[in-house]
Amino acid sequence: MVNCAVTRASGSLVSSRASTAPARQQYCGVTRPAAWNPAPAREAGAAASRQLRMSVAAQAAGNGASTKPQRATAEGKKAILDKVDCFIFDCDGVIWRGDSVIDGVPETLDMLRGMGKQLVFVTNNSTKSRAGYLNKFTSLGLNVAAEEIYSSSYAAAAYLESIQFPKDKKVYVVGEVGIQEELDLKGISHLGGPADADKRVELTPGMLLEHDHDVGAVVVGFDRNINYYKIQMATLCIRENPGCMFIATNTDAVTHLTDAQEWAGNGSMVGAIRGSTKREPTVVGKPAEFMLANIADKFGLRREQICMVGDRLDTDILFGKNGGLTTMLCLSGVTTEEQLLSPENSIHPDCYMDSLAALLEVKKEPVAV
Ligand SMILES: O=C(CO)[C@H](O)[C@H](O)COP(=O)(O)O
Repeated sequence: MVNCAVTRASGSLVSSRASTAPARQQYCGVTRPAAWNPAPAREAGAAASRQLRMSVAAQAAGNGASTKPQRATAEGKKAILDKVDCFIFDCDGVIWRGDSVIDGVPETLDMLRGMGKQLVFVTNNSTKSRAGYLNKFTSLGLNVAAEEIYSSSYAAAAYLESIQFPKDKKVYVVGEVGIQEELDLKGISHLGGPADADKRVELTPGMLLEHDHDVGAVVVGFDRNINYYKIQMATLCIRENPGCMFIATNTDAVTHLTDAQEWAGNGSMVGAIRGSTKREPTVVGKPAEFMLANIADKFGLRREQICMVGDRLDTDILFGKNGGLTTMLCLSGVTTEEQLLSPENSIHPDCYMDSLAALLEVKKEPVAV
């Protein structure tokens, strides 16, 4: 049985091999590129974040420093717009809910672009590739460029590339077409995914499911057609293939698949494989650091120039806080004001608003940018 020690780094889970079997050490020991090592940046980022949080919260409140999350005031919003050059937006719950654009979002994005802000759209939903999301943005009438989109499907492929996933190994996908499309773009062989959607297991006496011994990683993303065959296949690969990695695009508990209610998220799919393997996954989506390092590098931004806008405390806001970013919570998604302000919640954004459209208020008065 595979034996990986797990260490938590910057909100992400990174597996480090503690196996006694030398053959298993070939590629399960995750070697992170220097730029990706979050430790020094995290310490500096945390200090900057603390300082920034105090100043922005004080501005947002219009009074002295406060530890309680503050509803953003006009003054607070202006202070953030003055300070920040790049906004990273979560998608589901901030830009759209299901397939409906949230009121006022197009106008707010136009306003921010007009101010010269860099906009980046980050989603933990792995069902689509970046190209798939570009189509979604376009079909919703939102003018977004391909290079402004980061999906957790892309993060999974980029992560495997970053650790030099061996060319002769394959990925077993529990997930949808988004992960497959991104793996294809990186030239990484894969199996599973939609092709296994209709597979059924007949548990007749002596039944044994054969699995592919060349699978070196199992990637688990949101999968509306998850079934027992896929769970068993992922389990066999992780438990029986030496060094096989377990990668999760995200572990979100719930998601807004429809406007009407919250639906079980990828956390439920990851949980099934975690349960059968007793292994912790390497998480590549929010709140892991991987995408943030990539975005900051790509646009040449310092973290204090970036504001993370999200609707979820344990992914979006934690992602921003771990990374030393300014953080803004929108109540247009999964988090209610009551949950945010509850004494049980310890993840506090710098400020919060009903929705992104609340930023339009700054249009009423000229803002120096
Ligand atoms: O994949 C998911 C389902 O588990 C996510 O919960 C969800 O869709 C997250 O999207 P976003 O990061 O845009 O809020």
